[in-house]
Amino acid sequence: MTTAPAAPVIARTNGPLDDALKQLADAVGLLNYDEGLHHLLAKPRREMAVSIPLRRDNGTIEVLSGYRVQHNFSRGPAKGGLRFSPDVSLDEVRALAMWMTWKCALLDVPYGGAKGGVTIDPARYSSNELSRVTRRYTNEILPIIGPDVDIPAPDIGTDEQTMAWIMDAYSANVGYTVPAVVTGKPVSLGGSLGRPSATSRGVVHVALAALSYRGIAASDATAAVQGFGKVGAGSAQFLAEAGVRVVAVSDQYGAVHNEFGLDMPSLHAYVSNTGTVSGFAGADPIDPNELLTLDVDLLVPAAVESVIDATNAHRIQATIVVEGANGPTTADADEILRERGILVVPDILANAGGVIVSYFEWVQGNQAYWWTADEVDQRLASRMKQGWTSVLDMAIRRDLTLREAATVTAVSRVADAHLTRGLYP
Ligand SMILES: NC(=O)c1ccc[n+]([C@@H]2O[C@H](COP(=O)([O-])OP(=O)(O)OC[C@H]3O[C@@H](n4cnc5c(N)ncnc54)[C@H](O)[C@@H]3O)[C@@H](O)[C@H]2O)c1
Ligand SMILES: N[C@@H](CCC(=O)O)C(=O)O
Repeated sequence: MTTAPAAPVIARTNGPLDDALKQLADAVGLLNYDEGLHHLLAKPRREMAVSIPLRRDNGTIEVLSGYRVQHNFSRGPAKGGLRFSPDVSLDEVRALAMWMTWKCALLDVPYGGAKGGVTIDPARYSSNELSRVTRRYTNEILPIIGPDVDIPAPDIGTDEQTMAWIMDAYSANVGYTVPAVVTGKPVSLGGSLGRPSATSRGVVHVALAALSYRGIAASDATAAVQGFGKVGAGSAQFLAEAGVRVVAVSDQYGAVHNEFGLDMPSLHAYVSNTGTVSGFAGADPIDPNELLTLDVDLLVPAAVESVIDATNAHRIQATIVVEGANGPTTADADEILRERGILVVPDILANAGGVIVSYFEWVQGNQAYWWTADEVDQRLASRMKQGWTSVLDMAIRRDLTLREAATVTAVSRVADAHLTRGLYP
């Protein structure tokens, strides 16, 4: 009798999904889980792919592709951002949804994980067009979202305004106003103070903890930040406020460098006037790829996935990499950085500040009292420091990387929830 070869747990692709599946496989190996449980954790629970017809302002019609993937909801409603980017694909959204599941479990936020995306370059569309795209996308995914089902939030290319449009479209459909269907809303619609800066503040809390762990005083440290959007710009600003010398920042259009430290207030003024960091006065333009390999203590990739890969990981000079973005380090690069002794603070810990304050927003919507910005920041700081300490303790105790410790912790919590609830017999 011949034995059929074991089926792969889930088909491998190239790109972020491959990296996410490799991280899960490593955790499953460390946890000694069987193949069935591995399958259960690897497969998204629900996926939706939709077409979004758009009449452009000039009268022409385009049909865009959109997705919502709910990787897991064993610990609570699915939760995760909505991305507008030309690079969005179903596989990318699957990877991002899986990372959301681990992130919420690691920080003990009572949600599962989800992500949405529309394949669109928002810079090429008017605000009216983006409103129509968002409302149509919301109508299409309406059957699978809701305040206790799946709660979108901002991600690349989306913001508070996008969340307001989703809330409006959802509410118009159900016939009453439902603020809790999204987080990251404007404060005027029930958003939380401190949500816009939460991810970057969280990045900086763990970055400062990692510097201290490596015996580097913030006032002696240098940093480079890739990406100058909602996460990157705040990270650069809060690092500078903590005394770190931020010597380089970049966006998709270019990068700037000043070995004596960039002047953050001027940089902000420059960015808000032009929308790009290129050509910032008082700093020299550099090749954006060079930013990743600068001789700095701290590197914060805060843009897109897979920017640190096998081609440049050997040249990274930073002592510490703090992953502001989701999935910026490929699995191959992760191994190279580990061998080279570079401390990588993984995305599911480093950038969890956003979803932590999203949870605060969701909870505050149901109570009469709204926390002040200081109260939000303090609660966030305490959650992030607790997350850092528990991941570091486990990594030391079990001789794991921070990513392995974080993923093992998260995966075991999700598996426990699955098994405690019980499988359908
Ligand atoms: N917004 C949040 O609450 C949040 C929370 C956790 C994680 N994240 C993750 O952080 C990352 C950034 O998200 P964001 O919300 O800041 O998006 P954003 O759209 O506000 O900004 C993205 C920035 O990245 C830049 N960029 C894009 N491609 C680049 C490249 N190849 N090189 C350099 N810069 C590039 C853009 O120019 C822009 O400055 C994403 O991985 C996102 O998933 C976001
Ligand atoms: N998009 C963010 C925020 C998700 C949320 O607040 O739900 C992330 O990747 O964590």
